[in-house]
Amino acid sequence: MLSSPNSSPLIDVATAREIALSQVEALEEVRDLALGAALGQVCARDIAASVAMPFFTNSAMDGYTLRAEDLGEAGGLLPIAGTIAAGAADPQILPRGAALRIFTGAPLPEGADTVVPLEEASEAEGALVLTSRPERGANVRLAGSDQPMGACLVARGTRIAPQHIGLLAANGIGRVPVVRAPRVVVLSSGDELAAPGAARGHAQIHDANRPMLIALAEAAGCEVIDGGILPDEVEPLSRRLADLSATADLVLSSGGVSLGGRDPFRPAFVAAGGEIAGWRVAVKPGKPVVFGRLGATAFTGLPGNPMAAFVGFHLFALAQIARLSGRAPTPFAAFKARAGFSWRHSPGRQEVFPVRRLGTSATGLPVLERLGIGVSATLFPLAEADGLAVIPAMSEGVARGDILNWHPFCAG
Ligand SMILES: Nc1nc2c(c(=O)[nH]1)N[C@H]1C(S)=C(S)[C@@H](COP(=O)(O)OP(=O)(O)OC[C@H]3O[C@@H](n4cnc5c(N)ncnc54)[C@H](O)[C@@H]3O)O[C@H]1N2
Ligand code: MOO
Repeated sequence: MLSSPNSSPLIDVATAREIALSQVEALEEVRDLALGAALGQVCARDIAASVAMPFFTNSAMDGYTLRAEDLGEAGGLLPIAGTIAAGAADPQILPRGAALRIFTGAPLPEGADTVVPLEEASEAEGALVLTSRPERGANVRLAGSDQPMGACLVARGTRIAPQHIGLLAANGIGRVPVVRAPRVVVLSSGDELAAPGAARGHAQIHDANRPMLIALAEAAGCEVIDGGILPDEVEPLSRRLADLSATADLVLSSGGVSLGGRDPFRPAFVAAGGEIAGWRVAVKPGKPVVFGRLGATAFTGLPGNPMAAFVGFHLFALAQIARLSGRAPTPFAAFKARAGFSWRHSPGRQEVFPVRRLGTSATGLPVLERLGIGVSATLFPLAEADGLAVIPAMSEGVARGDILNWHPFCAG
């Protein structure tokens, strides 16, 4: 731990993540959802294939199907005995010494073992003319060759993505057991805050954090309840926090967690009966973040500076949401990249900053441009970023070409 004057020591980021995680437990409630509603939800049980795939042996190409051994006998010319389309109702039989026209996905007729694509064949006087001799078994998708019966299609704890929906649909599965989505309340605290377009006078600003945190929590698969804007006063805030503990798994607030006399989050939380488990982390931005629990509800008080709220969400709230929904929390900034910039850094706090990928280094690593100048009160540079990068707490700086830990937004 590092010490800081006039306040408690700073908690290192790894310990703070552990504290954040220890405020939540995996939800046990399971919901049975229609496949189309399951996107982004977390699979509650391993889903096993009740069939092998493909269901039946079929053609991988539009072309002609034949028996490879017939080619030798017929000297490469086979009479065409008919056509099989995808979805053909009745099973067909390939007559000896003949070929059938076949379309991609159509069932191979009994006796056939090979498909020749259209590009490698032509028809002359009702017979098939081949430009080369096909390999036996070419362009045939054998029953069961993609996926064995009993295979795990989607494992418990997987966040359901479009490809899982496709695979489950292909297997004829129309409903999925999912962990109930974590219920997250998002609220803002601050007398200066106003709804979009409503900021008046010289000292009001628009509430940016609440819409942003709501969007982040929804993108992470949560059911989000908008907790509104609360004044910077201990008593109403305390009453509201106490009420919320009965309705949510996690309360995410922003603002009012720092040191000033009008930073009411901690006193309000304690007055509501909450227990503070950790406050102030060695990270920039995001230092005054506070973790606690009130009844069965976890409370994560993010700082008011919007960039600090955004970083705090990625470092701590995302991990809490993952644990609530029964997933292993993904490590933050687990990817390597090279700095396309140089920067002096004051040792003390791990620094997280917006970056944009410029290209690829000679060794194949992404090269990152740093955006902004480390001001946590603005989201302007972040909106151009495609990820966040990290400088370790005790680093004295970064030179062009140094390796950095990187968190592309596509990683979650
Ligand atoms: N004496 C000290 N002052 C401050 C310290 C410190 O250690 N000692 N820490 C600074 C750091 S670092 C941060 S981060 C901020 C965080 O403070 P709070 O969480 O108490 O946040 P507020 O004071 O309420 O607001 C800070 C800043 O952010 C704006 N804000 C707040 N909520 C929103 C919102 N929903 N949307 C947009 N902007 C918001 C607010 O207007 C302030 O400008 O404290 C430093 N001070
Ligand atoms: O931690 Mo504060 O977030 O530097 O601005």
